[in-house]
Amino acid sequence: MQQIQATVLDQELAAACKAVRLASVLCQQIQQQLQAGEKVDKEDNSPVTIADYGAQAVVVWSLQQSLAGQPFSMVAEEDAADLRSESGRIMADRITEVVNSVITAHAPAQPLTTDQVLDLIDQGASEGGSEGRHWVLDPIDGTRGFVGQRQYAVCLGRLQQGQVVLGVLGCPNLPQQPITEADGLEGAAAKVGSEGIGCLFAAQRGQGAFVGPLTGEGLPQQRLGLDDSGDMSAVRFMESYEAKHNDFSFTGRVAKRMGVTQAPLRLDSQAKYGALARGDAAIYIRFPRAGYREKIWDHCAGAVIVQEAGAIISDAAGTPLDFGKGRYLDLVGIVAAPPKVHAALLKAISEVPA
Ligand SMILES: Nc1ncnc2c1ncn2[C@@H]1O[C@H](COP(=O)(O)O)[C@@H](OP(=O)(O)O)[C@H]1O
Ligand SMILES: [Mg+2]
Ligand SMILES: [Mg+2]
Ligand SMILES: [Mg+2]
Repeated sequence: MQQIQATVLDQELAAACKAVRLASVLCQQIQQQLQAGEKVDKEDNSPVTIADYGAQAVVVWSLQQSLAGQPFSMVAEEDAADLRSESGRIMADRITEVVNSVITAHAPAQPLTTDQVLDLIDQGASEGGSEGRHWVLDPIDGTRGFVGQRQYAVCLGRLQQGQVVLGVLGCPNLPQQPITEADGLEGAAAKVGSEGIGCLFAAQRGQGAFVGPLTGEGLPQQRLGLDDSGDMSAVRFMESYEAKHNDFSFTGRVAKRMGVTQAPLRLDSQAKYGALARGDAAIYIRFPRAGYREKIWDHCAGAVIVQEAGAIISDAAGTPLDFGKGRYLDLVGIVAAPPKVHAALLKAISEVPA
């Protein structure tokens, strides 16, 4: 039984890596057009939304090609409702164009019709939950980073009975070399399309976390393992680039309380989880404004990757994240770090007034 389970997960991990790579190609193409100033009308057919929708269609298409005949359930960020309206038609056709340009160039495939592309996007409408098996997709996490030529990630996870059993992160703008303090506060921004940029992270529960170049084929090969010395002088906080997504004043006070002297690293998207898994910074911290509801697709893939690299991820009270409650996480704060640092972080959070 265990043998069969391992085989299914191996197949799914390979399929997930392939799907994330293909969607990343679509995102890179559109981000480069944005960089060249080839934006289409924002109100009407915004290229950002085109990339989000297009990446979702490509991931679903690719998974269904690789795992043909298997039951398919996915919780994904986007849906095609707006694209099905009269005013969404132009955008739907643009999305179909970009999806076809990627799947016909990089995978041997017949072009899809617009209706087929919209149906692919709507395959992400599952509610997830604690039963059964569900894919969890954020086709572009960090849309603001994507538009701003900074970091973003294609994030694909897999839930089984409410547990994350595998995760893959495509980070097209993340340098393959660690981001150091010398890279500055926002580390490694705006290096779109350069040499040595683009990482694929993948993890399977109980089997470790791996990283490799985003280009190429197959599974990433370099195993990740975090140092847990607990040396606070070497610790760096990592948080959102967007001030709206995180309370920098609170996290600054927590850092001070811990005796952290290094400036924080501020990156968009789950690229932060990848960077944490390889030790660029020891702490991921996120405290959105009260009332903000975290979505499972913003953390699912990243969570298993950092755990398999040796970190602990929890809410502000130390409770593990529960991905089996549907589309939302419903918690206060998210923190991830190697065990000793994580314990010191929870203590500092409990001691610093909100
Ligand atoms: N006010 C808010 N507080 C916290 N997170 C927010 C937010 N508004 C949007 N987000 C989420 O933050 C994600 C980006 O994460 P990060 O802050 O780590 O870059 C967004 O994902 P999308 O870009 O996929 O919509 C979105 O889901
Ligand atoms: Mg997101
Ligand atoms: Mg998104
Ligand atoms: Mg979004």
